[in-house]
Amino acid sequence: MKLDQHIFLIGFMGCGKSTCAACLCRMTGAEQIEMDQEIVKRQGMEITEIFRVHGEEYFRDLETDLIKEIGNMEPMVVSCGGGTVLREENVALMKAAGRIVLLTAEPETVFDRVKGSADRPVLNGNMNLSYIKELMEARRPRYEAAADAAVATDGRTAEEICEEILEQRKEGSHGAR
Ligand SMILES: Nc1ncnc2c1ncn2[C@@H]1O[C@H](COP(=O)(O)OP(=O)(O)O)[C@@H](O)[C@H]1O
Ligand SMILES: O=C(O)C1=C[C@@H](OP(=O)(O)O)[C@@H](O)[C@H](O)C1
Ligand SMILES: [Mg+2]
Repeated sequence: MKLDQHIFLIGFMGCGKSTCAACLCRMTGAEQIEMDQEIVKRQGMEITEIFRVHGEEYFRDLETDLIKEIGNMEPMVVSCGGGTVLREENVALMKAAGRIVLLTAEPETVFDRVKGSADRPVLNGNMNLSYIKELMEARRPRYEAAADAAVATDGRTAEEICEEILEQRKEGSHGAR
């Protein structure tokens, strides 16, 4: 299936952006760009290392640079980082280049999915349910304002989630994105 515009997957850490983007690509034959992975490859450093050595702002600048580049690439499935939509500038660039799909998950689901990982510097030292709830609430308006559509992921497989994304896309082709 040839995409006519990018599909950006956004949402809180652990909602399944990276997993669902890969699944969407298997299902459609589209290409994926995984923003975190691309940044790691270019910097030759893991995300936690980038945060530790250069700080969060530096990482956020790398995200903005990459979003600008993606805007000029052939349409593909983009798995964003959980904080990519925190900058208005990024959201404007994404809106101009494609359709933004928000993946959601309850805090309990997120905690369950990410608790065994030390790869998310924002949660290191804060790996508990109450912090996840608090940060999710603080970020919720940003996610919702950026999204063209939303899909809940709790208790569903990546395939089920991707089918819904593709179904919405068909419906969207008659009117709103
Ligand atoms: N729909 C799902 N059901 C169960 N586990 C999932 C689902 N989607 C993702 N996961 C698991 O949750 C963890 C975080 O997924 P990931 O795709 O890295 O999320 P994100 O990119 O949004 O942070 C991974 O271990 C992944 O295997
Ligand atoms: O929410 C965030 O601020 C971040 C989410 C991470 O991506 P995932 O959402 O894919 O875990 C990664 O970009 C970085 O650790 C910061
Ligand atoms: Mg990810």
